[in-house]
Amino acid sequence: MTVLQNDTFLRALMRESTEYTPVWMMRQAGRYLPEYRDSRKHAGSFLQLCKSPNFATEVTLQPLDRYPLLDASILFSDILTVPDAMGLGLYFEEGEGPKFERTLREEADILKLAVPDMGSLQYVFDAVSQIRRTINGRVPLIGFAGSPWTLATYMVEGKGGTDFLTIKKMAYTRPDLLHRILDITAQAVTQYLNAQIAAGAQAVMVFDSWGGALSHNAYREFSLQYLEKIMHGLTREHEGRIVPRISFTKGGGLWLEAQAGIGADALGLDWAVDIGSARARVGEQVALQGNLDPAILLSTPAAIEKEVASILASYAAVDGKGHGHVFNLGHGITQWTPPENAAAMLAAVRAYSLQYHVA
Ligand SMILES: Cc1c2[nH]c(c1CCC(=O)O)Cc1[nH]c(c(CCC(=O)O)c1C)Cc1[nH]c(c(CCC(=O)O)c1C)Cc1[nH]c(c(C)c1CCC(=O)O)C2
Repeated sequence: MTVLQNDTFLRALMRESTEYTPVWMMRQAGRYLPEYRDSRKHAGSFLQLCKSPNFATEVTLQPLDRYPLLDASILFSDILTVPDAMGLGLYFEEGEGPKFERTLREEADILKLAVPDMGSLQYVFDAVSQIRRTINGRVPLIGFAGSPWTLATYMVEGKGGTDFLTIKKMAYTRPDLLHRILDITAQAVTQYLNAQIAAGAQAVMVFDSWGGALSHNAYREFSLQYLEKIMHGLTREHEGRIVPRISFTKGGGLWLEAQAGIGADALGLDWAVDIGSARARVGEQVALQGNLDPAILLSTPAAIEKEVASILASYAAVDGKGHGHVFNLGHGITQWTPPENAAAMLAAVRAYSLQYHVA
């Protein structure tokens, strides 16, 4: 294996000291980049980009080639590859987001649900290996999966953008059925992430994008418990190095103390929490990743700089130190982001963070 030239991101996730605050952007390969739109046109569709290791590699590398200040790359894929492999039939309708041909609501269907053969996801593992070879040690590669709760919302509701009433009704009337879905999905996600690690993913992130829709008690029962099972089932070391784990519950800022104890090395933060208070609450247990509102990237370089400086200062407020912080957006970059504004954000993170990393 080639030597990793920039391990700033991996060190920050383990709360080790770094020379500056590392940064990457959720959904950094995507529609805001003209080169991505071009590749998607050639591939035919988003799913064909995901299912072809050549295209997935090409697209994963695009933000790295455009922005030399990025400290990590993330596999180009989707969280919904797992329910697709479980036979639900994933498809996308132009402008409408993901949908499934079949939903998982009837007891008989839920009893038939099984952990998919990882061979049906081989295209993902092939993409991971090919991306690692092509990146050639420039920055680490992040592998990822959806949380069982977040995947279940799509499997039960059949699409995104709902109020989660169908799955919540199931949670409150037939918790046994929902637990069965979550349990099988947690096993699938654990195997899926471990196969990504075996193929070369150097850190892994679990996206619990809809955990924040749950009540205080329901979050623990239907999401956090399964995140914890996954964290404990992951391969700890590969290629002689720890593989850090990031858990991100969007909307989970009220529950950081509970999340800090599940075995993750780092927690993702959306933009609703003050990162300095979040740091005080989790203490030495975990690193933090976030928390710029992606909408700020629709504004001006001056406004972006001000907000970046304020997040970095808030993180360092207690002791003047920035270690244990990975700068990121609080959710995915929007397709309307001018690419030069993303560049302004990355430059501001580097410029303003140096002061918090003097020995
Ligand atoms: C909930 C979720 C999904 N997918 C994902 C999540 C969790 C993160 C989050 O909360 O945003 C995860 C995801 N999806 C994608 C990535 C790529 C890696 C990256 O660059 O960060 C990652 C990490 C590509 C994508 N996934 C999708 C796109 C847009 C596809 C296109 O039209 O080209 C990309 C680049 C499609 C997708 N896939 C999903 C949705 C809701 C959508 C539609 C979103 C939209 O239209 O903006 C499901």
